[in-house]
Amino acid sequence: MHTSSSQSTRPAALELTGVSKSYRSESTTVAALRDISLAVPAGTFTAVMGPSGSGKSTLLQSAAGLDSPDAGCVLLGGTEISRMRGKALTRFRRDHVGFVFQSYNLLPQLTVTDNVTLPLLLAGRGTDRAWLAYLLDAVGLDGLGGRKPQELSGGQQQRAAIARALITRPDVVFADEPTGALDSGTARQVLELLRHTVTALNQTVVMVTHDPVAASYADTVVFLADGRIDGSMDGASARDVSDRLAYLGRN
Ligand SMILES: Nc1ncnc2c1ncn2[C@@H]1O[C@H](COP(=O)(O)OP(=O)(O)OP(=O)(O)O)[C@@H](O)[C@H]1O
Repeated sequence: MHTSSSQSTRPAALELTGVSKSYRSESTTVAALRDISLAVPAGTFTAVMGPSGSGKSTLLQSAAGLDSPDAGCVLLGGTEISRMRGKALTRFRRDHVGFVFQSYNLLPQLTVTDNVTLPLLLAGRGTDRAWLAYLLDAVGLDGLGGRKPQELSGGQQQRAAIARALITRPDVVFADEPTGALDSGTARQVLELLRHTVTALNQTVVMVTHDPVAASYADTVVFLADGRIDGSMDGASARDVSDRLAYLGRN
């Protein structure tokens, strides 16, 4: 992720320009994002880190078209989504965005295969059987497509959720604390899988995390403090990230 797309030779899969978002109630206004500009090159893995309340979830929601910014522009796969609303936005998200959540969000009554192909069904698209088989194999669930989610371990459920996020070949996969519910060994497998989707499949991944070890799997770590970008690091180790977090917002 860069603060200007011109810094990258790859096209930006995601570009935010001057994005601001506030939450207003009768008595207060909270500025969750303040004039955020950044570009995520296609085929890269970006982690977003920052203290609680720094705006990570709001950034993810605005970038993924789950929420509308008050000001600024969001381009996803070259399409401006910040002005899209309603059905057009829902349709765009289905075709162009993949999501991975901490809680997997698999439907318990559906098999792994049916969960993974659900985004295609919702989008009215047919299933590319070869791509489905490739993905199930790539996420280590070959032969388990007929199981229900409760018949899988937490790590296997998260890997099914990653296959579901990839099935539509989205422009960007957004992952919100994808390893938050997993033990460290299982978390490592899931992070290696996300890394693999970037390196081998040229997928673009943007991940919000509190965990410096998780962030160290990313190409770039972007730091947020008080709704603003407070620098970024490329190729950072978990130690680098921890050290940087300790000084966040003090510059
Ligand atoms: N729906 C909302 N209504 C009012 N304020 C909100 C709402 N959602 C977020 N906020 C506020 O906006 C700011 C940014 O919140 P956000 O959830 O984006 O932070 P975060 O970095 O993801 O935090 P955490 O790490 O705790 O999940 C915080 O001050 C938060 O209290």
